[in-house]
Amino acid sequence: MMNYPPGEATAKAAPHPRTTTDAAITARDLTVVRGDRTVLHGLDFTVTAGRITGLLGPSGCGKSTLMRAIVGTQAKVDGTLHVLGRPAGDPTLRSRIGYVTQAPSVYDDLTVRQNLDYFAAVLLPGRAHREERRTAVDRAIDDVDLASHADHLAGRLSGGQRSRVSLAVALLGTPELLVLDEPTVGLDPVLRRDLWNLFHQIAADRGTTLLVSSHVMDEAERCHRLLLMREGEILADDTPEALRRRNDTATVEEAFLHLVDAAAARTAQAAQATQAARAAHEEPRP
Ligand SMILES: Nc1ncnc2c1ncn2[C@@H]1O[C@H](COP(=O)(O)OP(=O)(O)OP(=O)(O)O)[C@@H](O)[C@H]1O
Repeated sequence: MMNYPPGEATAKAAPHPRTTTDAAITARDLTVVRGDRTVLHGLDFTVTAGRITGLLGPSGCGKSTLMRAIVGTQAKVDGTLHVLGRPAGDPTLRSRIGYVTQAPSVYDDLTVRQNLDYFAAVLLPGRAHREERRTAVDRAIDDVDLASHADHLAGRLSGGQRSRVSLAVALLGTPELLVLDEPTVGLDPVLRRDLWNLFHQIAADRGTTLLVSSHVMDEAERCHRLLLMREGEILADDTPEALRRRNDTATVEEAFLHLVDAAAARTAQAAQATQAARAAHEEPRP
């Protein structure tokens, strides 16, 4: 993975067999309750097939919850949520989606290759698939640039390397949709750049749809499209370029702050109007 030319993949659009108007994910009035709180409030959005969509917003805004709803592991989901043409959580989607959570899900007492062999055996069981498994494992290890660590115990790897083992596991089944929850957290700038180049390579070469969450705004510029979130709501669903243009800002981060201020002003205005209406209602008649 580390040999991709920096910058190039981020600059060009991914050629894709499907039209770019295809939706891999469609949400209408999507609401999620966790505990006694509504965490996602009636979201409407689409995620375009074959492209990289960044899910960006501050910590606690609901990114992981939204991803869990999409992969079908979240309870108390209301509204419409379609993923790859099926309702979210449909059993037929299991093999079509790769999901990497924030906590790397690897076995520390197995080597990198043994981890991948294990998950490959679950995906492609039986002797008949032995060669296919070997090829898939080799490719996944290569994709995440861990060939030199293939025989190292996962428990002895750095945080970033363990995250890459998780990503390799998700890549094993050649999923149509990759859902990656903050995959670059804790990585140094070089690894972050290389990982983003890998994401672009995967979208371009395999036509995979990627939904990648982050709270680092500079990563927004690396995405084809963005969903900007705040406090369980989608503030914007657009391309980075359109967001900058529409808000007349130089960066997506400034556009995001502009949208946050506008949303806060609307909320304050609505609260004032409610207060005024209440005061008028309570005013004693002469
Ligand atoms: N098990 C839970 N029960 C109740 N509320 C929860 C639970 N897990 C998360 N929450 C709340 O749901 C909200 C959204 O959390 P979520 O993890 O989706 O945010 P996030 O944007 O992914 O944050 P981060 O970037 O820090 O991972 C937060 O306010 C959080 O406190």
